[in-house]
Amino acid sequence: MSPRAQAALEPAATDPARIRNFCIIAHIDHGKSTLADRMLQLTGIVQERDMRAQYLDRMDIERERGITIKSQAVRMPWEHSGDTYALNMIDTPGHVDFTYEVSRSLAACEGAILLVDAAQGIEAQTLANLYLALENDLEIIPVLNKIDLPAADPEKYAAELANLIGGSPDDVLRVSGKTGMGVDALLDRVVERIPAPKGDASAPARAMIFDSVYDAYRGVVTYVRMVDGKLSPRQRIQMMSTRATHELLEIGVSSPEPTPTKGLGVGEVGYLITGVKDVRQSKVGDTVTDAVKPATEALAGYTDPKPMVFSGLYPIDASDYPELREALDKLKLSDAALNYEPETSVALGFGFRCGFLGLLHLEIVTERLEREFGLDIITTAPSVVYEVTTEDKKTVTVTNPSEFPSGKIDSVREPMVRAAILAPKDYVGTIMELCQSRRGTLIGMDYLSEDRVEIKYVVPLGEIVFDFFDQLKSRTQGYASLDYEPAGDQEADLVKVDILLQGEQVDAFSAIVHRDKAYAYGVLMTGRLRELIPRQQFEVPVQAAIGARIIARESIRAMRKDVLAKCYGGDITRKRKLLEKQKEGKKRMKMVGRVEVPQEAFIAALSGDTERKDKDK
Ligand SMILES: Nc1nc2c(ncn2[C@@H]2O[C@H](COP(=O)(O)OP(=O)(O)OP(=O)(O)O)[C@@H](O)[C@H]2O)c(=O)[nH]1
Repeated sequence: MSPRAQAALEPAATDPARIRNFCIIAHIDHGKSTLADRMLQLTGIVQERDMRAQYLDRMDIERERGITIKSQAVRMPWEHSGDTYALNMIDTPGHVDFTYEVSRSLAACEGAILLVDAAQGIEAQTLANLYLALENDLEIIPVLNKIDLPAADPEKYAAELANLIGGSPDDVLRVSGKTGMGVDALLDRVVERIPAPKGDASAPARAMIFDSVYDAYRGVVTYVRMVDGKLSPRQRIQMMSTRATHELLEIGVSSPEPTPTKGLGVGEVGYLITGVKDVRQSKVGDTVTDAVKPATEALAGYTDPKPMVFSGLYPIDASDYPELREALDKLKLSDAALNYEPETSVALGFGFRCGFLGLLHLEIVTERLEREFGLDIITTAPSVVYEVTTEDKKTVTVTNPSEFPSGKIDSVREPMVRAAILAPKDYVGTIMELCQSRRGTLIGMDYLSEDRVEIKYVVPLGEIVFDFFDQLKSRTQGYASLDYEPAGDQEADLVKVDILLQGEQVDAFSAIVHRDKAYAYGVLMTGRLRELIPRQQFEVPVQAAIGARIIARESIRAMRKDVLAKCYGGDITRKRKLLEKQKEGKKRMKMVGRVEVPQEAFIAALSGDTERKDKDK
């Protein structure tokens, strides 16, 4: 890196006019991370030999799945017309569940690169992210990516893009994140088009926290965008929402490795370390100010993301419960959308009721708990938030089927979403069929170009959270894309189906479903449990019920499991050993009334794993 470029990276000395803050927004897989990699190389902050694919995707899960989950901010020098600029790029995730990450990043930028795959065109999240960027008044730079692909059709999609955001198709830049073609022109365009940040250098410091992560060695690392004033090492800072003060142990920029600096000035993006270990002290959306000369007014924060899907998380080994709590505390810091509170279940013991933004979010959280914290956990069937009004006009919010009121129900309201599905027009029939079967109501259809349609439906969220996306992908050979946003709630004929073992309710298996689907759920679950629960010394009925009415029934036949049968002779020590072993096994048993069930059976039934027929073990 040239000394001049190096100098441009030294913050606090940088004139805001020489700073550009931008993000890249795109539909999933349209190539943001690859483009970011090229920028890191082209600006010289990552050397060829250190380069690895998806440089900014730090989490193992991100690399394996090839998706970005967390936003990342990085500072790069760029020479343009004889001046050196500091470009702060924020890489954002594209999946629908992570929209809240995108919107936070957007608030830290003045402009956005709208990246579209030149072989695929505009997709559902292209639109969703574009609307978010426009709401934040960002300058949009439209770019077609992957023009090296033989299937790329830049002419067609440039027209589609120009049609969407206005302007001429010739204004749409063409790049390849893979070969690096056009990336320099794009960085020039960033300098020319995106406005420099504005702020008052002499005002008391104000910085917006847009992300914070827990680092095992350094404690909490807080990412901020400076709006006014300046922050320096050793300064005492104050969190405006809690008035808590801390000393700044380190301040710096990611370039892309953390690099300590002498401070951060107006418009800059960087990180702060205060040595704080408690994850809740550094809240995303809060304003950081100078403790000695505090600002009077906090910056407009973010609205807290609202969880849409709830599920119970239980440690498979009950003694892991404290570790699970600690792990959730740590994840919460880097994932503001995660919510949890303790809950207990007859079948599964002590655990947590957690709220997620969607199913992918749930999957990622459980996977991180397993990998990063080495915990084995089981999740109960996901549920959405229902408003249940009883006959005496009391309304209860239900996020867990076991909270469903038992008396007479007047009405149940369920959350709805406005879903936008983009697909080639040949698939319209099959998509409509799917939406209809999920109780959807068609609200409109738009042709984006001759062969691509945007189909809009209002669908219950509860119908989307299960396997809607998988179904949509398989019906359309992967061509359809989906985005959805909350659309209020609506009354529906919903019932709670309970699963009973010898007349005793097993809480983890209760579900709230539409009356038309209750029977199918009952048959499925009773069938699974019959397969998985070992025979007892008496017959055990497995029933599905709506209130007192039984809708499905199976039974587990009686069998006396005689562990001593194998001991023909009279060897007493051997008999004792076998009895000991049986006692060991019983410790892991859960009692539901008189029925002994190995926890594994519950776990297998919840995960749909009916293969395990370990009945006679
Ligand atoms: N041929 C070609 N392939 C590309 C180009 N850019 C990205 N790809 C490929 O497209 C796929 C997706 O790229 P990513 O950079 O991971 O996409 P992303 O938008 O960051 O994805 P998310 O982080 O999940 O939102 C990868 O397999 C890349 O190798 C390009 O310019 N040309």
